[in-house]
Amino acid sequence: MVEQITVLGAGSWGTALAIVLADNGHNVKLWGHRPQLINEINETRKNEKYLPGVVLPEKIEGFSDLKQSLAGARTVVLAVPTKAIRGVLSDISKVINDAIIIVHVSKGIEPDSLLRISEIIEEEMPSQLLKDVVVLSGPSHAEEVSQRHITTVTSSSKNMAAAEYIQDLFINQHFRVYTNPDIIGVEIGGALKNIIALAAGITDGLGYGDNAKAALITRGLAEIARLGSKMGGNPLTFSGLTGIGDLIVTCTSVHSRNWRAGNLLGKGQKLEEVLENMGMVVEGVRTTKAAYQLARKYNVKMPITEALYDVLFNEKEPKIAVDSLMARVKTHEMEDLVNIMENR
Ligand SMILES: NC(=O)C1=CN([C@@H]2O[C@H](COP(=O)(O)OP(=O)(O)OC[C@H]3O[C@@H](n4cnc5c(N)ncnc54)[C@H](O)[C@@H]3O)[C@@H](O)[C@H]2O)C=CC1
Ligand SMILES: O=C(CO)COP(=O)(O)O
Repeated sequence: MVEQITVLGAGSWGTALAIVLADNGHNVKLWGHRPQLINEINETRKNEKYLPGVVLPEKIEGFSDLKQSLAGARTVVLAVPTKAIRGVLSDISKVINDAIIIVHVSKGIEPDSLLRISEIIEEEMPSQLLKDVVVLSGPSHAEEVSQRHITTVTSSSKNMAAAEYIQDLFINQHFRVYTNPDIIGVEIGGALKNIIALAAGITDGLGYGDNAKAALITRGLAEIARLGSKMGGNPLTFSGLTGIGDLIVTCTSVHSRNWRAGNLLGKGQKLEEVLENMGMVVEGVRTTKAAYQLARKYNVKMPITEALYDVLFNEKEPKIAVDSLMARVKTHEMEDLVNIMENR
């Protein structure tokens, strides 16, 4: 069935997902807060800053007026950086009258509140305006999705009927969507992989090789699974698309902004300089702060996260941070994870 869907956020990911939905025959209203970008989208059928060279299907219509973009919407895809989510939700609730399904596609955790994005949505939206919350996550760089390269993601919700509804809206021959009821594991895996991608960028920037990257991916997965399981996620989710799948793509792809930011840090640039030059969101920086706080709250060992926290926020030299990781007390590979799984 053809639906009318509103996508909020005209950056790389919102635009790429708008293309998937338009390819599936849906009418897509794409909202962005910068009128100049929206004019460019409507007039040239392009979004050159975020997806250079990609031609947007006619079924995508750009809006810079939030109320107009949401008129008649039943399903709303929220594709703005984690930092912007509360503000956008507050604006949505002022201009809609009927309950909507919110599909969020952002990968982060809020520092201090330590809330996952679905929890922020439930907190911020009046309950009579919120039908369901679904998260769509997985190994999926916008640059490849917008060129219709094969991609797989996971749709998750407390309400499996809603997750399946979103699966049906997005799935096509090159964009395959699975479902998973474990929203905690899906959100934690998607957010925390950015921390490990920053670290992988740093070791690449320092000139370490593939062994170091494989170590970061697997030991990174161990700490994500330790924390995620303690927070109530299913340990199996971390071996799925939103866990190891997204870790692999983000730690190894040149498209990853987190990997690229880490790479520049490893090469000696300062954090402020890196973020200024990036021009796109690097979610892993704020998520490192949140994960560092979560590790303390849940009493979970997260040595890579802690080492990265020192590099980002305590001006520790990346090389010294790597050296101190390697000099840690010797340990059993599966120790903590086995305990956590046995205590579930
Ligand atoms: N780019 C990708 O390949 C993927 C990104 N994501 C996630 O999607 C989320 C959005 O990322 P991208 O689109 O990649 O970022 P981006 O940096 O490409 O675009 C972000 C967009 O949000 C807009 N924005 C910033 N602050 C805003 C505010 N206060 N109100 C409204 N709009 C605002 C920016 O103007 C920009 O258009 C992030 O959480 C990211 O982790 C998830 C999967 C893939
Ligand atoms: O989440 C992503 C791919 O799955 C995008 O990662 P980056 O934000 O590092 O580009």
